[in-house]
Amino acid sequence: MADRIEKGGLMWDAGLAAFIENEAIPGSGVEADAIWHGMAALNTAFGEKNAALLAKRDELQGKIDAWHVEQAGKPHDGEAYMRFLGEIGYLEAEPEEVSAEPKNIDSEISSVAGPQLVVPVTNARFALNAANARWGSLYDALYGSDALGSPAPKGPYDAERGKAVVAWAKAHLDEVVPLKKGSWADVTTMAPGGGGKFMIIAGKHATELADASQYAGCNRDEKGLLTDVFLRANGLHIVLFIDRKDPVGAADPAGIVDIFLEAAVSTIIDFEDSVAVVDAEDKTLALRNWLGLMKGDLTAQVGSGEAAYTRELNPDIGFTAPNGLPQLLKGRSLMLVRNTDMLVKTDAVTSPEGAPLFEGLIDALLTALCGCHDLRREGGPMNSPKGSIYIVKPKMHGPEEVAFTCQVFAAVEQVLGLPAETIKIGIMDEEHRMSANLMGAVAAAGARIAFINTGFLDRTGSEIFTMMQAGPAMARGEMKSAPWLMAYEDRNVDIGLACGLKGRAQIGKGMWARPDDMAAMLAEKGGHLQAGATCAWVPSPTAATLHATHYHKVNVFQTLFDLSEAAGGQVRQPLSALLTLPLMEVRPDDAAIAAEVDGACQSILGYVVRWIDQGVGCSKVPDINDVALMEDRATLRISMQALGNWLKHEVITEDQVMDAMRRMAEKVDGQNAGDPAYKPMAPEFSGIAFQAACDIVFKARQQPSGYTQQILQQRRLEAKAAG
Ligand SMILES: CC(=O)SCCNC(=O)CCNC(=O)[C@H](O)C(C)(C)COP(=O)(O)OP(=O)(O)OC[C@H]1O[C@@H](n2cnc3c(N)ncnc32)[C@H](O)[C@@H]1OP(=O)(O)O
Ligand SMILES: O=CC(=O)O
Ligand SMILES: [Mg+2]
Repeated sequence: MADRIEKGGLMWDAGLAAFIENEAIPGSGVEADAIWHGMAALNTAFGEKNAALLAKRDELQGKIDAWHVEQAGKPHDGEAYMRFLGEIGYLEAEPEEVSAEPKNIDSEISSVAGPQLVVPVTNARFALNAANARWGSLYDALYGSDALGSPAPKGPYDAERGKAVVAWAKAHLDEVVPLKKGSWADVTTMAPGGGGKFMIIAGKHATELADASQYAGCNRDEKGLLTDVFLRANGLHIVLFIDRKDPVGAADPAGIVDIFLEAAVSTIIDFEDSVAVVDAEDKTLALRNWLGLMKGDLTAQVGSGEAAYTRELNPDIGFTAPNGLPQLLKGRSLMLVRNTDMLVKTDAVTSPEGAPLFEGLIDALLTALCGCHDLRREGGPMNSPKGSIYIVKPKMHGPEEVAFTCQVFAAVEQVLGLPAETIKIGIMDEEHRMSANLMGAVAAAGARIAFINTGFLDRTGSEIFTMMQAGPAMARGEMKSAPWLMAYEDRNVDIGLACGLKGRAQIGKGMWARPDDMAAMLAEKGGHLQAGATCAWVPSPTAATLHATHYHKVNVFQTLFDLSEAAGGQVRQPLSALLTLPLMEVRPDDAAIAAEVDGACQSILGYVVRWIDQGVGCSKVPDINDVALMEDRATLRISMQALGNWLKHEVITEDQVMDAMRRMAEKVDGQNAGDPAYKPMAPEFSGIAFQAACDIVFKARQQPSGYTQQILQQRRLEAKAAG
């Protein structure tokens, strides 16, 4: 074990302690002693309570399991089930009225609807890219992805594709920033006019914007020529860059060389399911990156040779508004930080006897300490001009755990000398008990609430785990349209509305998990807005830029108003719909079952092997048909619980799964053949990664709440120790 050092009565990893003393403390306005004693006080005040809340999860699940076992052989009785959940205290009494009134919320959370990007904190290059993904090139996103229906070209510039990109972009402008007459495709000249107007010549027409308020301002060069035109649609800015000397601009009638979109309005810097952080060394790297983002000085080297450059955080963007006054727009996404959940422990800090501490407590204190640099900075762009630190808390099980987390945050504020309620909470609505008690959870968050987002991936794993003893679950594919899932998504929006979140906090929707499938994302993800999401998750800056186009078309706040009016202010789907069990109705044929088993084993192995051997927490893993899917611990949890459930109910056998694991390990080895750092699993099948994947499948039901963390953490530590 690495060197340890006593601080405030706890034993700290020496490297982590040095990072705190030498990097995180200077300039934070906090004394190192406050951290050492504060951590000890947090552990004393909340360690046992944390453990008790985890024990309560297991106790409730034990009762649910026993109830299902008792009902075996009878048709499922939804009403009796709901009554039972009430009797055991799993379902809590819903508060009569909740009126969320969070204070000091930045507009990106309260009043601007837009894409929300997620990025693993441990990858500085990606994290910088994510913060800078506030703005993205529409031309690049269309040209460099399959958004227009064909794959990105590999070789030199493809002029035909370039034309298609420009045509798509201008048709989009016609739709979301229309002209009074004519089309953006015919625009040749633009000029700001008097009275805040923006004059345009489009073909034969001297025209202007149909809605003059969509013109936000412009920049000119030293000769007075227009260089940038700022437009806006539903609160998101669109910038036309004009440069007639550039080859693209010279070929364009209006001289437009590119169109930039305000894209990732907010970004979640993730310490949880997209990272493989297992010890103090990993935690220090993660915190160092987060600190750099909060101080504004994080950099990363990108590329090599002559193409190498240093990536930094972008500055704010300035222009002249129609009234002639200078205006600044943020150059960076509003950053939230997702902490670890309440389950995991780490030996980065231990008791004097060597007992690891709950990582969630450590994260709360240390990620907020880093956040102090933003709040107390003396110059440069602030992450939160409103003075808030946004912590996203995953995998909480209902109101009691939200209340607990808020108590932890209050104690952290005292340690750091922050005003009460500086730390806001983003509630991941992704556990069965959370969605069944969501209104109570929002009430428990009080003035801290910043969002309720549906994490449908974890939520699916949680669903299967919760009903594990009830019978075989439907296949993973069918789960996407299961009644519980529809009810869950609708209820999240309706409960958000009922609690007054509209215009105050985000009501968010989940991840687009096919990062290379941008055409489908363009076609489908607008549905999240129609369903009332004020933000929805995307896996990459390109996806953020393309998803931004949906927000140009839909005024989500109007949609929320309409949804609420249509439902008469009621929650549309009853709790009973949420509690509908996703039981298998008809057993699929053997071939379909075998395909399902192969698919689940392949995705487990493809993800786990990189987690264990390379410490990569989020991967683009080709599925069995070689379609690249984003896999993280939440998608792993689904495959794990799906197989665990079918094993339990003898839909499949252990031998069948083991055979699939071996065959799929060979397939995964083949898919990774081009990676020089990759260690094949076949033909020995004895490496730590393969064993970890087997544990994931065969120990699925024994894991607390069906989580994957403990197996992964233990096996990754083994792999690290083995070098
Ligand atoms: C259920 C849940 O909890 S979902 C939340 C967790 N999931 C996530 O956080 C997904 C985040 N996304 C990612 O990690 C990645 O996009 C992956 C793993 C899916 C794909 O990674 P890769 O295969 O390396 O992506 P790809 O090769 O297509 O693109 C890499 C480029 O895109 C950028 N990029 C990709 N994803 C991101 C991101 N999330 N944020 C910022 N930049 C990103 C990289 O910086 C890189 O550009 P660069 O070379 O200029 O630095
Ligand atoms: O965290 C997100 C999820 O879907 O799980
Ligand atoms: Mg999740």
